[in-house]
Amino acid sequence: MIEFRSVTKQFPDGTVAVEGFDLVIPPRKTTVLVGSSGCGKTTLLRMINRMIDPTSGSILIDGEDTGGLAPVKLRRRIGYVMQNSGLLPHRKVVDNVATVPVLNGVPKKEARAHALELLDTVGLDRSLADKYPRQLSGGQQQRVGVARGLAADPNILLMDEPFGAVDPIVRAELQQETIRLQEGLGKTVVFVTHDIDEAFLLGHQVVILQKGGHIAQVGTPAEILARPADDFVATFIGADKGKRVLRIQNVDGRDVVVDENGTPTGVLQS
Ligand SMILES: Nc1ncnc2c1ncn2[C@@H]1O[C@H](COP(=O)(O)OP(=O)(O)OP(=O)(O)O)[C@@H](O)[C@H]1O
Repeated sequence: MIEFRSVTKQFPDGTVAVEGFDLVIPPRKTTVLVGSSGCGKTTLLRMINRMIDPTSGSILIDGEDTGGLAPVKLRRRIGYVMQNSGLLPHRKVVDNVATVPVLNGVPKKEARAHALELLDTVGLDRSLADKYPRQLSGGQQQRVGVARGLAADPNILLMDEPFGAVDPIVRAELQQETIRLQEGLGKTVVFVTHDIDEAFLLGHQVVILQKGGHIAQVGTPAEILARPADDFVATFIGADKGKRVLRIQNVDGRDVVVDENGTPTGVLQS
């Protein structure tokens, strides 16, 4: 479990990116932080692994205040996947994936063998292992980024707009893969996006943010769709335009989203 307690971040230039933020992120589920550009999503995510330190307040992981932990050590046990994969261009795919375990002291041979297994996990052919990132497509690079994020077998995986730069078809594939991975591996995933459809698809818990990291609404997709907290949320999720799904139907214990014609458009995460 990750807990934000009254967290504020003010940057040296005076910008208050996040103010008085409270949130409990449950373990082994996906929590999505969603909101417009500049509302504080990345700042919130990076405070979890102390790439950014809060100005005040605290962040606890399984009850332990991260403020008292060494940032480098903390970062090595939290996976991080960013937009444009962040791969090291001059290192082969397999070495990109093995970087963190090697830094953690795992012998190189062992780390490389595990990296090959991780390529399988994220649906990449092992023949790509000896290629360089530039020799891969954008979608493949993102998969390598996910494999690298998983390499140290972290309980927590932070994902910052990881699929923002790939085309819609590849993006849909990567989204399904993320759901499959999260379910299979039972990681606590914290995912940042500005895309509400992506948020509803991936999130067990969705947090809709306004400027300053203020929470407009937090809940399951079904709860938010059924009862938007206010006009801001209604507008943000598109409920006011009638373009958003109108009903949620429970079928065999799963919440199925049904469009205005009664056609199922997807299943919500339970
Ligand atoms: N290092 C910094 N110094 C000063 N201000 C910053 C810094 N980093 C972020 N900010 C500001 O803090 C606010 C929140 O930024 P943040 O990157 O967390 O937003 P975001 O929701 O992730 O946005 P985006 O979707 O555009 O990435 C913005 O106003 C941004 O300009």
